[in-house]
Amino acid sequence: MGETAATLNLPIIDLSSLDRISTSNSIRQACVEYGFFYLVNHGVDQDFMKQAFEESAKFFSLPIQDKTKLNRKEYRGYTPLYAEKLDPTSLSKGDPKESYYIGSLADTTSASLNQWPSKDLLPNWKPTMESLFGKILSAGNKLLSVIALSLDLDEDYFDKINALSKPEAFLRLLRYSGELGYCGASPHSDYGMITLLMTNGVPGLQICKDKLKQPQVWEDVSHVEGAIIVNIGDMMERWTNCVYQSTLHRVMPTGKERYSVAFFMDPPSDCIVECFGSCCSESSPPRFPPIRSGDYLNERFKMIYGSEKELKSSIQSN
Ligand SMILES: O=C(O)CCC(=O)C(=O)O
Ligand SMILES: [Fe+2]
Repeated sequence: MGETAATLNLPIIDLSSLDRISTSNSIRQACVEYGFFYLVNHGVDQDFMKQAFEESAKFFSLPIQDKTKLNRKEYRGYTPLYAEKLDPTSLSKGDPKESYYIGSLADTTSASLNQWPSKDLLPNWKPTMESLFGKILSAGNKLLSVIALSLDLDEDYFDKINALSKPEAFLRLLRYSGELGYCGASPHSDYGMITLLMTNGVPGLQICKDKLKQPQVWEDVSHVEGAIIVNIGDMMERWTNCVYQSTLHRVMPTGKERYSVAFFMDPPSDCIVECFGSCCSESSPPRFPPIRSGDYLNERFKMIYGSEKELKSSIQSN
């Protein structure tokens, strides 16, 4: 646990660059080599990010009974300390973090499933989080068009499959207790298409570039003020026939409380994830059969959370 890790210099991608070909080449290189990169000039300004972290801290500082009233249902709401274990093989009692999920606002059915703290307790919370959702989504949408280019697809590819107008996006607020001895988030790769991550600057995030190499080598992802950290998820790895890698990562404790916001972007659940034509050939045939995006994600979620019934009993026993 206490071993020192080297710090990585991940590529920095400028989303405002007008040279989209060179940007898409850099993205390709970053996704092949690391599965992770920094995104700058993404349109989420730093003052607003700070405000969102302040609102997030206000929620997590509420008395536990106010928070558990909003316990996660339909993948939305509050998950208490230790209730989640990202690495099901770990012997720990669960990851020392709390989180709060907000689901897509893109359609009324999905938006109506969201839970919100009462206005009396936190008057600015809902508007701040809705605005944060919209801003990160629009950065993610712009990024996906350059990712499409980087894969030799039409730049509106993800738009055409409705990934942009009807994304299965989730915003997840996180607070790590920082307690020493346990991983804040145990080693995992994200399940979906892409993840956009912001942190409050407290270190802890590490990646393992080669998941098959033993012993594993972990490297620190340092904080770059104002940048969003982007990583490739397993579904994108599958879509690209492993040309892009979904990289193993974890959050190590530093003894300090740490906040982050993760934004998971997935295609609509009825989208068929089938190897991109540009990622296979006769000598490199598709490694995975086609699968519905929703089926794939449900399976992955079940492995982490079990059923809602199991979640309830784990909350009661904490
Ligand atoms: O908080 C972080 O820095 C990483 C969070 C993460 O990896 C996740 O929620 O999937
Ligand atoms: Fe993750």
